[in-house]
Amino acid sequence: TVKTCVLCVSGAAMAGPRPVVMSGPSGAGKSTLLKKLLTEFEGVFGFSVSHTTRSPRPGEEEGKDYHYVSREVMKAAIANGEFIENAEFSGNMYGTSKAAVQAVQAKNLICILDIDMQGVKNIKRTDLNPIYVSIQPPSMEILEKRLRDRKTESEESLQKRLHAAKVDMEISKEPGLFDVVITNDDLDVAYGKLKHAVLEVNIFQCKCPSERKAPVSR
Ligand SMILES: Nc1ncnc2c1ncn2[C@@H]1O[C@H](COP(=O)(O)OP(=O)(O)OP(=O)(O)O)[C@@H](O)[C@H]1O
Ligand SMILES: Nc1nc2c(ncn2[C@@H]2O[C@H](COP(=O)(O)O)[C@@H](O)[C@H]2O)c(=O)[nH]1
Repeated sequence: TVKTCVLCVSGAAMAGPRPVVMSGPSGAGKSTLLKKLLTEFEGVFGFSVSHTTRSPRPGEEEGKDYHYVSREVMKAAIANGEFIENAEFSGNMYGTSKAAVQAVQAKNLICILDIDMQGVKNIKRTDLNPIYVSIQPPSMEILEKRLRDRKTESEESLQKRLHAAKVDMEISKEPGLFDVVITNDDLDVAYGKLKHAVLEVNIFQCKCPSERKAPVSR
């Protein structure tokens, strides 16, 4: 049972709840973990739907997983100032539009972004003020196995992602870059750590008046 503050969940007691940035190597388990969070805390967290120039994978949906656009459309939108951040990753463009974050915040939900390391560095230059969570694999070998078993990448894309993962795993050790670094070995253990990190910042540390801070169970 998780005790949550009604006011924080509504966003009424704070200047605004802190968004959550999740980053880490491709295949580390970011989507798996954030889907669990979005399901358990439906009505609390909302996903920032990024734009990408890569093709949809089987089962992915336009507007839910990504907005799938051409390189031309994406470049024009970036030039038009529509993006908070954007990056090139494994041969494709990715980016967080202002509209994607605003759509989540307009529903009074805590915004979750799933972005790569370049995105993390770029978001740090904005006033978004999120909590930064790095999801790391237990080892390169396990990461490669998970990516291969996912069967979503060509050999070329897989090699690019593994190369980027090595860089990511080194940079994520930089002190102060992330608020929390979670090794995703056992999924339930990793999820417990993620949940604690994001709830602690947004709910347990609530400064709202105590008489209105009635805990509710979810
Ligand atoms: N703790 C875990 N144990 C075993 N398999 C896992 C675990 N976490 C995730 N997986 C599996 O590993 C694969 C990669 O996970 P996922 O797609 O969530 O990674 P990701 O970090 O979101 O990758 P990307 O950045 O490419 O979107 C998936 O097939 C997923 O089911
Ligand atoms: N900088 C950004 N990175 C993003 C964004 N959306 C996703 N990503 C990252 O891209 C890789 C690959 O994703 P995949 O879905 O093709 O496997 C992964 O690390 C994501 O975190 C974004 O808007 N900006």
